Amino acid sequence: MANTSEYAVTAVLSLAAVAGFVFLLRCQATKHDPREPPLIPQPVFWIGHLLGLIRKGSRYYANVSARYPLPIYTLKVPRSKLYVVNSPELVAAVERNSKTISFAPYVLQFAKRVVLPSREAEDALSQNLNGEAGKWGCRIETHSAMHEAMAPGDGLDHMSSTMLHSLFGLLDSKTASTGPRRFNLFMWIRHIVTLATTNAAYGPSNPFRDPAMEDAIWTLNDKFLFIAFNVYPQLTAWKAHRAREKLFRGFRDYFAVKGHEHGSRLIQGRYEVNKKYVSVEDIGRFEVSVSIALLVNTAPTAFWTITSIYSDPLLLTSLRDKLSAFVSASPSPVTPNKTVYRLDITEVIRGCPLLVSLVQEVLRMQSTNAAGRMVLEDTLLDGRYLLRKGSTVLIPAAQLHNDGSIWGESVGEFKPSRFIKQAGRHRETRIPASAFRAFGGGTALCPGRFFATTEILSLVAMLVLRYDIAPVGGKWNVPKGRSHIITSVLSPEQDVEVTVTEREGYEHVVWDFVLTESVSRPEPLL
Ligand code: HEM
Repeated sequence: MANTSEYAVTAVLSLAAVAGFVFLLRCQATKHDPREPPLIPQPVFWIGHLLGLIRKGSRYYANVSARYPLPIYTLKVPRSKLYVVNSPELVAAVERNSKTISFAPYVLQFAKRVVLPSREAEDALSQNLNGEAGKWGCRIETHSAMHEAMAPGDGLDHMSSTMLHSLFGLLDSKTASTGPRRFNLFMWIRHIVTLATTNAAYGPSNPFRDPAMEDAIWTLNDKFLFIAFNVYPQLTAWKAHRAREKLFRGFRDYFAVKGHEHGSRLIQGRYEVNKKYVSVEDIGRFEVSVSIALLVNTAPTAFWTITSIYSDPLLLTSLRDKLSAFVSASPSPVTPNKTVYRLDITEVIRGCPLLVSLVQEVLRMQSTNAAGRMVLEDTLLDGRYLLRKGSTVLIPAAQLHNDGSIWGESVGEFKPSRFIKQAGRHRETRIPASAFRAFGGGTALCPGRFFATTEILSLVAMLVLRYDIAPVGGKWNVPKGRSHIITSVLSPEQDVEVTVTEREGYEHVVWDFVLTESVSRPEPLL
């Protein structure tokens, strides 16, 4: 019932938005300069592209690009222009111009609509937003603090080790050798990722230990579209609104008891910057955006990786063989007749390219983000294309990831070994790094990429070595992916019910998973 009314409200709002846009369009038509990227004709008078985008989301770019295979093109939408970039060379050119083609305005928009900062906090965030006046200001300093905390080094080592420890505990308690357990796989993975990630980020006072916080973050994620409209959210998006209020309270209490003092360097670093500029109430509100970033892409990526392995017996066997080579066995010092099997995840990341490549291939196939940049000044891109101030640049990952001229004939196939570096590969056949956009790029490149990948690889290694996972009913029906407004990775359309059983022959094993240091993988192994 609530869903129906929320959908109805959204439909009315969408129509009102379209009608408003049409009106504005009549008032202000923008001329197209011949130096701008080629203009794609509207399929329906005035608002065809807008309707296409509303109906198809990021799949619309694939439809247009199939009909107009251009390196860059323009879609006119009311009052603005979208420049859609499809070639790796032009993607690299966009990222080189980050002073005039910038991601930063989106950070401000996101904050205003989603975390509802006070007027003072909004002003603080707006100041020197793009770093034009130097390396100071709430946004610029927070950006550096996050990249610093999540680059390989002590901060990331500590965060990743806590994550590993939590993963181990969660898997153990859920599947202890009491026979098979049944789970909805995506829900199960989402729960494990939520707790392991937030334990690592927030430390012993992790507010997500309260199951209501876990519910709240995923309700906010699921209903994000309604919140993003930000029109009387108490009425039009009440579920998401209530979830968001719960998250605000949870984080306010966390900072009030100084929980961050025992949290990760990521959270401490952000707090140290934010407290110079905004109130503790606002720090709690800003934290909602970080918890979204921490979770919403890792969970589906882990799901696709795990289903791709377990639904392919040859791949599962091959990974088990490769991972076993990294396991060292020794008699248990505490329990007679038991053997300790030790696996260092650092060694796996450094020495098992198949597993690292597999996660990248999952990201290649399942990425759905269309990284957005705002044109702040007229810019001549690559000395060729004029991009007009006030327009939007979009880089649809799926388009680049599915381009046969970049990835070769096998572009449509899922090839786990695709990203393994091939010695002696000719320079001309090498894939440019800017063609892989799972984590975005340039100054907006995702700071969480090393942590997220380590988490997915750790979860996969633990599962593959310890457990059999089988679909209830015996046959794997890997669901299709569906895009979602906030995630960069497709979510499964349906869940898969599975049984999880401890592998036979490992009853006398005590497992020990460690991570000696964090590794800067995966930069694409291309
Ligand atoms: C598989 C997991 C993840 C994927 C696929 C992913 C993907 C992305 C993408 C596509 C972007 C936009 C980049 C651009 O526009 O060029 C981004 C940005 C960002 N990501 Fe991630 N991400 C993941 C995990 C994480 C984690 C664990 C964190 C932890 C903090 C995180 C924090 C961020 C932040 C803060 C930004 C904005 C960067 C900025 O403001 O410059 N992400 N991510």
